[in-house]
Amino acid sequence: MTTTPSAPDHQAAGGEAAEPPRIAVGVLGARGRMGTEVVKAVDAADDLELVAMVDDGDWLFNVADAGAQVVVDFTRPDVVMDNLRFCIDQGIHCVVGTTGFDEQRLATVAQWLEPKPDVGVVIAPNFGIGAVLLMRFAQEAARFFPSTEVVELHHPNKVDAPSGTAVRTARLVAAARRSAGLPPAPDATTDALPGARGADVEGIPVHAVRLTGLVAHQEVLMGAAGETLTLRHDSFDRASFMPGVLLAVREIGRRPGLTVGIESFLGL
Ligand SMILES: NC(=O)C1=CN([C@@H]2O[C@H](COP(=O)(O)OP(=O)(O)OC[C@H]3O[C@@H](n4cnc5c(N)ncnc54)[C@H](OP(=O)(O)O)[C@@H]3O)[C@@H](O)[C@H]2O)C=CC1
Ligand SMILES: O=C(O)C1=N[C@H](C(=O)O)C[C@H](O)C1
Repeated sequence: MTTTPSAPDHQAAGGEAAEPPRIAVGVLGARGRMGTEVVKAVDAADDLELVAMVDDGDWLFNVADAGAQVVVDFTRPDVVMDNLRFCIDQGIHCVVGTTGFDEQRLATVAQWLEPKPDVGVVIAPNFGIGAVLLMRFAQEAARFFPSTEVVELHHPNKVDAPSGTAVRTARLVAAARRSAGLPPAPDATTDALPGARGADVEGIPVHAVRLTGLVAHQEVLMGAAGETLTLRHDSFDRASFMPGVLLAVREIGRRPGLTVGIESFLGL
């Protein structure tokens, strides 16, 4: 793989304006479902240069040796923290789509960033623009409905449940309900098989479906007297995540510190 991007050169010989230097990008989890798509998207972008592809068993140092300025991580919840620690120590900006980040993990990453004030890390449970908007709409609508439940539906190869997106959606909805002073949602269930009412995320039931043929889908169901509101988002193809990933790759060098979600990159 090629190495460090060329040094800035604003004026080429002969007075013609030179192209701005390309951002050197390394991909972690490069042979996975998302990593494969990211590699294609970075390769196709004129302003980005793919300098390293690392997967399970490869040497993580490759990204530093190759001069990566930004690393994109779509690996696994059990390895992503080690990857982040290494990249932050190396002064490499990180765009992270891997799931599994709770408050404790986020606090740890923020702590690692303290001695590296120029380094940016964005951790986004979902890079799909539609999914980000669904989360925002759910947050806005939550205070008007006594009941809210989340249903996420994914391909059967997904290792974590519920999805990172569903957990974040539920937390945002729960926070909006708390701010509005809503009581717990009505639910008379006293007798249930384990799991029948889903996972409890801050009082919001979250149900996970795994089905051959699906990619990534989510519904937020809200109910009030005599009406329901259903918000639904579907990622039919992993290409749906790429505009958000590329936006984050281009932005993260200007966003030192820890950012959660790409909402602020989208002006939301
Ligand atoms: N934020 C978002 O928008 C999205 C997030 N995701 C999340 O991204 C993550 C990856 O999803 P997906 O691509 O479907 O999963 P895959 O299992 O297809 O890809 C993960 C890849 O990472 C590899 N890997 C494992 N350990 C390491 C390591 N230490 N260093 C480098 N690579 C490693 C895996 O290898 P091996 O198979 O050998 O373990 C695999 O090739 C999940 O957490 C998923 O939830 C997914 C889609 C969108
Ligand atoms: O594993 C997946 O596929 C996805 N993971 C993310 C999540 O857990 O929210 C994002 C999207 O749902 C696809």
